[in-house]
Amino acid sequence: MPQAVRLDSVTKIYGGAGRGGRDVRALDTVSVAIPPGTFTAVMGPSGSGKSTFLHCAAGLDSLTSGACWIGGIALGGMNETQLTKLRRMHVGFVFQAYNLVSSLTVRDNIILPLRLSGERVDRGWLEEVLARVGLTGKANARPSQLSGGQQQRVAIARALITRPHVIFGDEPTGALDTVTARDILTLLRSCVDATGQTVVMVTHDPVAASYADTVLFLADGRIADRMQSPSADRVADRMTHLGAWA
Ligand SMILES: Nc1ncnc2c1ncn2[C@@H]1O[C@H](COP(=O)(O)OP(=O)(O)OP(=O)(O)O)[C@@H](O)[C@H]1O
Repeated sequence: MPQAVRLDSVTKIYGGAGRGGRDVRALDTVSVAIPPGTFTAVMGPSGSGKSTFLHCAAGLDSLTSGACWIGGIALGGMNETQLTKLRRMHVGFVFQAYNLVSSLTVRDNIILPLRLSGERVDRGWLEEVLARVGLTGKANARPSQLSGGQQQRVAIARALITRPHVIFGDEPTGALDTVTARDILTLLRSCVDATGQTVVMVTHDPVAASYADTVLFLADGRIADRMQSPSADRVADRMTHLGAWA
């Protein structure tokens, strides 16, 4: 089986973006292979390249050099239309801001990726997804009628509806209170354990990272360390040594 996500010697340089118009090497020859059915957290100090890593891995940003694959599909050489199609069908996104369409119902928000790519909606699967995220009975509600945690559940359902190879999260619990954040992390964990999705999540929060199987620590655009079966304390300790909270 192919890796869910693979980066091979990926470098991303933002031209002239640094002090004095210098180039910024946001990612520096990063290689990583993320197996299917695993949960990976990406951590590191501010500016270490976490968002760039996520954007490059998800095909949202072009690479300066190197190569990326999602579910064994090479992103290199694809034009923007092909990349959009690949993202719609094989990648789910969950952001800190839920990015729901306020004028659409919960149901219509969830099935939006299918509508955009002209795919049929499987009603049974939609009901199952609603049940999995704990929103049975809320299909006709509008986002404004839901709590923040419930809105994030809609975003996760929308990410699951296409049965993607991988779900990318960018601080998905960043806007939530501690208790609600734990519910959402438990839900992401169950996506991995119950149905073998792959989750890759950027976070600043050691507790959030402790839900993952593996933590990748970025520093200056490189993978500085990785940790298996992390605990919040060990992650916090490692972050302190990276100078993240100096
Ligand atoms: N679009 C861009 N144009 C120019 N420079 C950029 C761009 N995006 C990121 N950078 C630079 O690349 C480096 C890595 O940024 P990135 O956003 O990936 O870091 P991060 O670890 O996600 O940071 P944070 O935790 O603060 O969100 C930084 O120096 C940043 O200023």
